[in-house]
Amino acid sequence: MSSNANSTTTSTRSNEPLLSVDGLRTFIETEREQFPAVDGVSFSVDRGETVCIVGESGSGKSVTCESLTGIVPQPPARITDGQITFDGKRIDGASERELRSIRGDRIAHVFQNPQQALDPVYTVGDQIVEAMTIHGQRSGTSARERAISLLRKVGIPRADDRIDEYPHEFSGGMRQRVAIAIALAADPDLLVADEPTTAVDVTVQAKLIELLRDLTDDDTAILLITHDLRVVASLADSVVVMYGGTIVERGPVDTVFSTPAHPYTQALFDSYDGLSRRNDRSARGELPSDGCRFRAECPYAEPACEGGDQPDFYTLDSDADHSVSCVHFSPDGDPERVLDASTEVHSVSEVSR
Ligand SMILES: Nc1ncnc2c1ncn2[C@@H]1O[C@H](COP(=O)(O)OP(=O)(O)OP(=O)(O)O)[C@@H](O)[C@H]1O
Ligand code: NI
Repeated sequence: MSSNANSTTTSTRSNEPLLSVDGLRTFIETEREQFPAVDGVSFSVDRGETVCIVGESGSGKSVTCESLTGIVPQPPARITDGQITFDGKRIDGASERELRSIRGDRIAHVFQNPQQALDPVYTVGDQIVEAMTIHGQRSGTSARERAISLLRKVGIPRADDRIDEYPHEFSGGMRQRVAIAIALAADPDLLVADEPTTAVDVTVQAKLIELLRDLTDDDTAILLITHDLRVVASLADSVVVMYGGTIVERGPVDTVFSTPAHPYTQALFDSYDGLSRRNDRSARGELPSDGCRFRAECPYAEPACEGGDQPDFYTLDSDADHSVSCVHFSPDGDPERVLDASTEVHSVSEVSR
């Protein structure tokens, strides 16, 4: 974890994305219901890139991220389709043993609740050293020194004392910092963080975001689930917008914020407090299960939005990396109809402060 690393050097290693996900489908099967919580999701994360996933509750963000390294509980989940390529190697269908070695070593997870990553009976130092040594890194005094420097890096004051304390001796925000330090201990290529700031109060949230922002200057790529569009604006390079188990729009943060194209993204940005926290509906079969999942709420819905797979992705003229799954953006569609109606223009700086 060289803090002064020049992040441009890694990109020369390979032009391939670090992670690419193609057609991921994960069913949830319980006694009561069976539905694809993730229904054909494709996106990629470049080396050192920060990608944020946004979308209302139940849209499949967590199941997507937990399917990558198989930590989604199976059952009730069942991953049925999709190619997941990490650092040039297919990892879908990998054995539990292979996945375990990828987790924490190459792809580390940080959860909403830091308790999930912490063991109450070991000191935080032991846990950080354990995370380093499992992955064949140093041992002995150099490991302890590195653990202290990791605690410093995540902003724990008096790290050389606190390294010998137990998780319960830390406040909620500090515990999440420790969890992040453990995740970073193996020097992962990708940090997957599922709403890591939600369980702490607002001032602590701001500090954790600052921490993540420092980390995004590093070579570590970050895949971050958040409900907070200000966090997206301040951290993300790219945004993935999910609705009803599908991705409806994805692209560089600037163009998605300045020209939200999918009617759902527009609605999300226009009243994001209300909409993004809306109750989980996908499990209750309230959304269409074919075509465009948003059509029942979409002011521009037409018969072409129904049936079959979700609409194809079309790129926007202004930015070839910005694509939207909406029939109105097809060559025969009339995208102006949708874009003109987006009266408010969202600039990244406007939302971020
Ligand atoms: N273990 C489980 N058992 C039953 N249903 C589940 C389970 N995990 C996820 N689901 C369902 O799968 C769907 C997608 O859930 P997921 O947790 O991925 O949503 P999310 O976008 O992360 O939502 P939130 O923003 O609330 O975290 C939801 O309908 C959810 O109820
Ligand atoms: Ni979630």
